[in-house]
Amino acid sequence: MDQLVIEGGYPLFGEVTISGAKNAALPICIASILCDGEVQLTKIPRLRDIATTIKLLSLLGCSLRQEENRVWVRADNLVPDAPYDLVRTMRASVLCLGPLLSRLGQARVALPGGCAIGARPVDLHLKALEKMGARFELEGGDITGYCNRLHGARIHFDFPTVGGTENLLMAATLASGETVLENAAKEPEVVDLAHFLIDCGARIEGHGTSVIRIQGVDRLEGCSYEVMSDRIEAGTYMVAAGITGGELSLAACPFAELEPVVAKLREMGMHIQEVGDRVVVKSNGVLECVDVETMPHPGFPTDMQAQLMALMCLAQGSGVITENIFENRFMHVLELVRLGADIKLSGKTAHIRGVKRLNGAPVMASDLRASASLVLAGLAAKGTTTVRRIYHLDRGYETMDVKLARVGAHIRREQQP
Ligand SMILES: CC(=O)N[C@H]1[C@@H](OP(=O)(O)OP(=O)(O)OC[C@H]2O[C@@H](n3ccc(=O)[nH]c3=O)[C@H](O)[C@@H]2O)O[C@H](CO)[C@@H](O)[C@@H]1O
Ligand SMILES: C=C(OP(=O)(O)O)C(=O)O
Repeated sequence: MDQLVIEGGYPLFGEVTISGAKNAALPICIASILCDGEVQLTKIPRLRDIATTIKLLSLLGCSLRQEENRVWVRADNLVPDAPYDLVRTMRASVLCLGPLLSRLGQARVALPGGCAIGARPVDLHLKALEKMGARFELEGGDITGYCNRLHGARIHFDFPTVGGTENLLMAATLASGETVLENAAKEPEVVDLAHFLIDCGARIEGHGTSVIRIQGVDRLEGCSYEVMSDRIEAGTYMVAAGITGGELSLAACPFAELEPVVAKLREMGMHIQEVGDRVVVKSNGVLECVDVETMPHPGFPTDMQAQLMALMCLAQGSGVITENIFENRFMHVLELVRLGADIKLSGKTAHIRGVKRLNGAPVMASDLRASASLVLAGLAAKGTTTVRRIYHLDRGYETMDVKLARVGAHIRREQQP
């Protein structure tokens, strides 16, 4: 197991190229199951979750080839089983449920179980697929689903679930008739998935709004598709510039999709500007705390909550962060406190009072974005911070240590003793 050792206090300067989005690449890779013929995907980030997805697709009978950031998928000999050993390491595996049902009329996918940030049930996915004609049983920890051809339905989500919307969007492309998804998720990654499916021949309207209409077609063809850039990775590097008082130029930055994040960072006092095809982000080191609530898109993303908290730990004044999406997404708080942060937790709110400095310490990563927030805090802390259990970080950030070192961070990866 690896750990990161960071010597803090060095402002970051230079250019960072943003990778393809994990949360778009995962559903798009899985959506290849729906296609006849070959799918060619580019800008696929090299991450642990992508390696898991490739393993999953290959267990499901796909033939795959991967070269650097390209993946070719052919769903020639599909089988309906997604085993627990894989699903437990990556919750997004549950996204193969809709496509398998749609393509094969059956699916057996292990129930993912909870994770560090919350219980994360999939009841809304199942309820919606039932409306399209699927029947489910839970047996030995596996969800077993059956259907004849899925049929169109009007589905109203109780909550705009990202994964639920993606699962249903995929399932509906090959169903008979029209499916309407109401209170659908509007996240840019859902839109990217819809664009991919449309390129494969799907008939979809309204993606990016809360009502998505899908007219089922008989087959989808393979296509070539480039995955969108990762808005959460870009937001994380924006915070890296801010917390170290440096200046970063972000290439391939999905600026339009970052509006809620950019708005908060500007409110804190950061300078963020589009310059040609780059986004230049800087801070003179004096920032103010703000109040933030996480919300479904276009609200402030929960996946940036931990990173923003790290930034607020060193800003002036005090602010409140309210986490509305996941019931347990504050695992980073006690670790930030180990570095000297002043944070009081009360239910779903964290009260942060900025401190003059953080001091390096050994800390433990508990989930993906918590890990990122600890790395960010370590970049600004005085002395040495060791972030343990960074396999969480490797699940979702492409070579973060290498990218940071290139712009002046004193960071090294070593084996955890
Ligand atoms: C791979 C991927 O894209 N992951 C993202 C996706 O996760 P994910 O798709 O799991 O997130 P959802 O939008 O589905 O979940 C949001 C909330 O709804 C609840 N819920 C969800 C489904 C359901 O059937 N029942 C239910 O109660 C969840 O427990 C959670 O509290 O969107 C989240 C919210 O933007 C992000 O933080 C994750 O990074
Ligand atoms: C929570 C996240 O991912 P996942 O849904 O894959 O756990 C994330 O990307 O921050």
